[in-house]
Amino acid sequence: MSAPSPSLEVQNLSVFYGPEQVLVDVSLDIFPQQVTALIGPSGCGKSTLLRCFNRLNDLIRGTRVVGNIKLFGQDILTMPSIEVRRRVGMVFQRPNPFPKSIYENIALGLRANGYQGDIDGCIEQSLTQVGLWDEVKNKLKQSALNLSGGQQQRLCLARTLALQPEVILMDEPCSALDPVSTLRVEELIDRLRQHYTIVMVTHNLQRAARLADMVGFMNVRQEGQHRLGELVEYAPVTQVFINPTVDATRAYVNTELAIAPLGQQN
Ligand SMILES: Nc1ncnc2c1ncn2[C@@H]1O[C@H](COP(=O)(O)OP(=O)(O)OP(=O)(O)O)[C@@H](O)[C@H]1O
Repeated sequence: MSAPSPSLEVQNLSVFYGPEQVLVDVSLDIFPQQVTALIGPSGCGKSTLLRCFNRLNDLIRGTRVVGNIKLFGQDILTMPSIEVRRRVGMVFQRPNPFPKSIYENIALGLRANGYQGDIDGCIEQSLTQVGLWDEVKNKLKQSALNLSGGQQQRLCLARTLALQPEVILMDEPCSALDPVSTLRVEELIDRLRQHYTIVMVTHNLQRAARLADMVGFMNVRQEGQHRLGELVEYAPVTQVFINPTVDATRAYVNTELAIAPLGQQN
């Protein structure tokens, strides 16, 4: 059986904030129906890399991205950014619903993208997908800000799913949530993998071990005054956690797990 085509092909990607280079020569292929987790110490460029996948770095003045990123074979660096952001959705660390009704949180994005179908039906479907429909169906006109943090995060995911993305990016999606909400969002991610490509940044190695198919370990290389982020090892989850091929990966994983052993992280 031939391997599936990658959803995202990243080749020789470097990122600069003004004169400072923060990512060096990152290459990796990310596959559909998989969760890919990016791990590594603070400041190694995980969020920067994630933001390249939906061109959010374009919004940061002075950012320069060099290299190639293809989304199902199409160059995303030359695609209209609105198309990239519809096809590659993103969920952030802190739930960020609009200060509007639950209904409008989803309807706004649909209208902005010229959706011509049944908006009510689409809202019901996406809220059902995230397990929120029964909880909110009688208060769709109420402010999304009245929902709990975990409900807000699922609403943000529903808002993303309503646009039928091909790839979903998640930057620490559970770190601001309580343990019960975390479990619900993790179960949701596990289910969503069947239909989407999911790329997730996490500091929580247990979360990566529970959810990821592939893991990318990123690290910082100090060169004089400069701190350069690089992708050190990219491999199936069991290899990264049990038998990494690079010493730096082993050192990071062992240190993190010594601080918070598997089974004791939330
Ligand atoms: N908007 C920005 N302008 C300038 N430098 C930035 C900007 N955003 C990030 N950086 C720098 O780029 C480097 C990588 O940051 P990034 O947030 O991508 O790392 P990270 O691995 O996601 O970190 P963390 O795990 O702490 O969230 C850091 O040195 C950071 O200070």
